[in-house]
Amino acid sequence: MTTETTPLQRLAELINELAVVHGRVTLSSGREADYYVDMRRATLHHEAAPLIGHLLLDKLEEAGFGPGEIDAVGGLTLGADPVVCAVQHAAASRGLDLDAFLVRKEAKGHGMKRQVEGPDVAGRRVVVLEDTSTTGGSALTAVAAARAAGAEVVAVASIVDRDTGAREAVLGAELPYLWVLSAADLGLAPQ
Ligand SMILES: O=P(O)(O)OC[C@H]1O[C@H](OP(=O)(O)OP(=O)(O)O)[C@H](O)[C@@H]1O
Ligand SMILES: O=C(O)c1cc(=O)[nH]c(=O)[nH]1
Repeated sequence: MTTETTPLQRLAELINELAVVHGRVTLSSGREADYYVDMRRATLHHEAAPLIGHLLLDKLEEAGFGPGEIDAVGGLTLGADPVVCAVQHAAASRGLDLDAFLVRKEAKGHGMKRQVEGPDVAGRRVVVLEDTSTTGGSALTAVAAARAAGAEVVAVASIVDRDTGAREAVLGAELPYLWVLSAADLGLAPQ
């Protein structure tokens, strides 16, 4: 009997093959770790990107945050950019309407001077997405910017959760936190 690889198993394989880099590294938060999950190598990969879009969309739908319940997904540039687009395109492939927004690290100094780019999020229900979460600080920066732009943020979701405080930080901000794969799912110790 052959057992078929599930999309989730395939995504875990691809992230391990493409994105997990072992070695001492400084993280965004200034912490140090013995591995890095260089998610851009997966989120911009031809096979991994659509899997990410569909698996995150499934995760949102299961938790009651699917395109019927929310208006848009967005996140902090750069890591979240391809994730947001993958989920939007996965929704579109299912005939579902879902807008997207990208949060600049700082408001642009010219033009419209916006920090949150895309169709207006004011008064709309949105989910903040991440590629990887360590402390959750980047996700919460995006939450604050989306709120400042008038959005109602209803949840945060990440592809890979390193199990190092992001869950607690997001739950502490009184938002549901979802993730597709944990460090343990990738055979990694939390750090
Ligand atoms: O949970 P945190 O402690 O915030 O760490 C996770 C963040 O770190 C990485 O982004 P980075 O800050 O390296 O910037 P980039 O997205 O511009 O590459 C990653 O894409 C997440 O956004
Ligand atoms: O904390 C981070 O900066 C971080 C960790 C990680 O594994 N991958 C990543 O892109 N950022």
